[in-house]
Amino acid sequence: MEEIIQLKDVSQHFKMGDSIVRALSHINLDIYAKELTALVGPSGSGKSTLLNVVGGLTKPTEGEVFIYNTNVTHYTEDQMCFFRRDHIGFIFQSFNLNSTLTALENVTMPLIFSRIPNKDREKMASEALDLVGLKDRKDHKPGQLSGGQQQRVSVARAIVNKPKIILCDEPTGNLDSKTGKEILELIKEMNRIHQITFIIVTHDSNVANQCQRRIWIQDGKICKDERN
Ligand SMILES: Nc1ncnc2c1ncn2[C@@H]1O[C@H](COP(=O)(O)OP(=O)(O)OP(=O)(O)O)[C@@H](O)[C@H]1O
Repeated sequence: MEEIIQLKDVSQHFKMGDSIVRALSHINLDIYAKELTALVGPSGSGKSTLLNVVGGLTKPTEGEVFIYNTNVTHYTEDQMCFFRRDHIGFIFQSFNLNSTLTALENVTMPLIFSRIPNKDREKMASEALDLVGLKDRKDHKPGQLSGGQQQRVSVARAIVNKPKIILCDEPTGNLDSKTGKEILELIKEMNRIHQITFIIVTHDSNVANQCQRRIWIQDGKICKDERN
């Protein structure tokens, strides 16, 4: 199995006034390409912090992060932005869509940042929306879509640049169980057909159990690592 992400002795501390919150402590972790990996654990255990460190949204206090064997730990913010743009997609619990833009325009946003020529953007965004089953909703704004449809738009936005890694923070957390299952099926399809590596932070044991690998975090440490 090919390691696509490696964390070497990663710790993350936050200073809060006079005290220090040790969100992650000495994490060593390899994430394998094309796998669905779930990060599970109690609230406050460090799951989102770990995801943010992998995505370069938070710089670790100690340790190193390798993605595609590239040490990205000391990348500047700009370098990390470009790296993320080309390699990493994100899906959030609260969708994080721009409410003033249509579904198509939301999905087009990463392509503008990637300097994809104007003439190609709409076609690519439109194809991504087709893939997530929103052929008929391209001109709708987020407020005119159901929660599940909004999350489909964020899946389309995450895949439109064809990244090989997608990081999901509670992707089904704001959805009822039926819609959550549909979004999970979509994620599994993207994993299977497009060979995308997913890391999914989840509280939902149904989501975790359908991932090939489950990593339990407690008090900022990995306490169990299990695969099917
Ligand atoms: N920016 C920050 N500043 C200070 N403390 C932080 C910051 N981000 C996270 N923490 C703290 O780090 C710890 C881990 O937080 P994190 O959000 O990673 O947990 P989590 O497992 O994702 O929790 P949840 O399941 O509730 O989302 C918590 O104690 C949290 O309060």
